[in-house]
Formats: sequence, structure tokens, C-alpha cells
Amino acid sequence: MKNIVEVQGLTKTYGGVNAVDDVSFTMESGKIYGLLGRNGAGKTTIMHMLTAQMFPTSGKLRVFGEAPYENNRVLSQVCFIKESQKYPDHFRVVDVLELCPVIFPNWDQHFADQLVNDFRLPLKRRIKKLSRGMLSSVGVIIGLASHAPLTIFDEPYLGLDAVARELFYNRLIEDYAEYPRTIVLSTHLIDEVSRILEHVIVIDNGRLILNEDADTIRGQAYSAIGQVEKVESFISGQETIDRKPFGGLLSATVHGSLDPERRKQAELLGLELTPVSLQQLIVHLTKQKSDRKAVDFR
Ligand SMILES: Nc1ncnc2c1ncn2[C@@H]1O[C@H](COP(=O)(O)OP(=O)(O)OP(=O)(O)O)[C@@H](O)[C@H]1O
Repeated sequence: MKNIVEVQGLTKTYGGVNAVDDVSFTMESGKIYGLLGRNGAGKTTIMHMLTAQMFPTSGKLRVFGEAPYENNRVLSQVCFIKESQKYPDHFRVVDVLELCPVIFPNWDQHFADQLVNDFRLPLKRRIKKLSRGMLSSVGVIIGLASHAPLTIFDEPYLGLDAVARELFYNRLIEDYAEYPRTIVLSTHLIDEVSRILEHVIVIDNGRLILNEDADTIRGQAYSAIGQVEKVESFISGQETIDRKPFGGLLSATVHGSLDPERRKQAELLGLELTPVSLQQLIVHLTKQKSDRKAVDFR
């Protein structure tokens, strides 16, 4: 697959703060990425550099094979949706949507109309009179209907309620199946988006700490549930991520892959095996790598 984003040694320093510190990764065409990390990790700064809204302090950055700055060939293929998007005060929803075909060459008007209906967005209402959730849905509709080859969502759905978020995820998956493109979701709601993500990039304190296919990550842990002493014997000598007693039973999450022999052992002990959540595993891996880094620095 073709790399549409190539980042090498990307660094951004604000005064004395290394917001992004020597980060390297690539993004392929036709894949859904999660750009994840704690508050202040550096995700927005990376997205601003990818979309040419900010220059890096150092490092190499190529989008569609070129430097993105003042480059319309690149920027016409990019759609960046952020929660804090500002619109002119007098604009109504319809005024914003009418501009989109001019900005995005692949704009899908039919899909946009459907989404306006799905999200029950009042077309004639002024943007500044919209509720927070309605404003979020304007961004979501633009991002989806843009069909931009690189579409980046920076937490634009924070204001959406659970029903509207579910609608967003479902429309995204259906539309992506028909029009594959590269989609980047930056979010804290890892469990909600985990079924959608194909690749995960985790940033911590400005540094890249995980860059892995979601399926590879998912295969790195599992939970075993059953009688306390049987689970204890099953996990003895294994690295456990988490353990939770409930109703006389124990649920333990093991870091490691599940081979046929372990499966058989679990079956003999009468244990139930379940896949671990991406969020649980990412939190663990993040903690592990941060701890290791802290040790390295000593
Ligand atoms: N204009 C700025 N001037 C100085 N420091 C900044 C500026 N913008 C961001 N930072 C700092 O850079 C670091 C990374 O910020 P960034 O907004 O990229 O994080 P983030 O991962 O997007 O966080 P969040 O999930 O909370 O939005 C933070 O320490 C932040 O305080």
C-alpha cells in the first residue's frame, strides 16, 4: 500500500516545551488510524503540522509525497475537522455546506443531505445559535461527505450524545467500505472507536510509544474468568495486566498470546476466555513504556 503520510524525526518546541519530540511514522492509503494519547501528549500539534497549519521545529514531513505548506495539490486532498472550528458569525448551516463543494473536490452532496437528515440538523439556523452537539454534527458531516483522501477528525464528536456518536461510527464504517480513504481519529474514547481502528499510534509526552496494527495489539492479551483458585493456577508465572474479583469469581487479564495449549488448559480448568479491550491494553502498554522510559532516564 502507498504511504500518504511520512513523518521522520518530527519535532515541535514551544519555548522550552517539547510538544512533539522526534516522532517518526507513516500512514498508508485506505486505512483507519487512531491517534491516541493522554491530554497534552502532542496529538493536536502533530495534526496541525500534517495539515500545514504549523511548521515543525525540525524533522521531515511529507503528505502525498510533498511538503504540505501552501501546497494546494496536497491541501485539496486533506480535510481536517476539529471541535473548536470557527465559522463567520452570520453563517447559517446551509451557507457552510454550500461552500464545501468548492473546497473539497470529492464532495458527496447526496451523502451530505442524508447526514443532515440523520443528524436532524436545522439547515436554516445560524451556526452561532446551534447547540454544542449540533455544532459537532456540522463538523462530522463535512468530514464524512468531503470524501477527502486524508480525513482527520480531532475529537470533533465530543459534543455529540451517545446516539449521535453511534450514528457517526456507523455512517463512517458504511461509507468507508464504499470509498476507502485514510481516516485519522484522535480521541480519548478508545473503547468506542476500537472496533473501527485498523492501526493505532500512541503519543505520550510528545514521544511515539506505540505504532501497531490494532489486530496485533488485540492479540497481545486475553482475560480468564472462573473460580479464584483455578484462575490463580492458570495465571501463575504469567504477566498479568489486571485482576478483578466479582461474586466469588476472579477475572484476570494476561499479557501474552493465547496458544492452543493455553486454551486447552483453560478449558480443563473450566475457565472462560475473553478478548481484552483495546483501551485496557493501550493503557497498560502506555504505562509500561512510560515506566521503562523513566528508568532509562535515570
Ligand atoms: N501555542 C502553544 N504554546 C505553548 N505550548 C503549547 C502550545 N500549544 C500546545 N502547547 C503544549 O504542547 C503540548 C502538546 O499539546 P497538544 O495540544 O498537541 O496536546 P494534545 O495531545 O492534543 O492534548 P489534548 O488531548 O488535551 O487536546 C502541551 O504540553 C501543550 O501545553
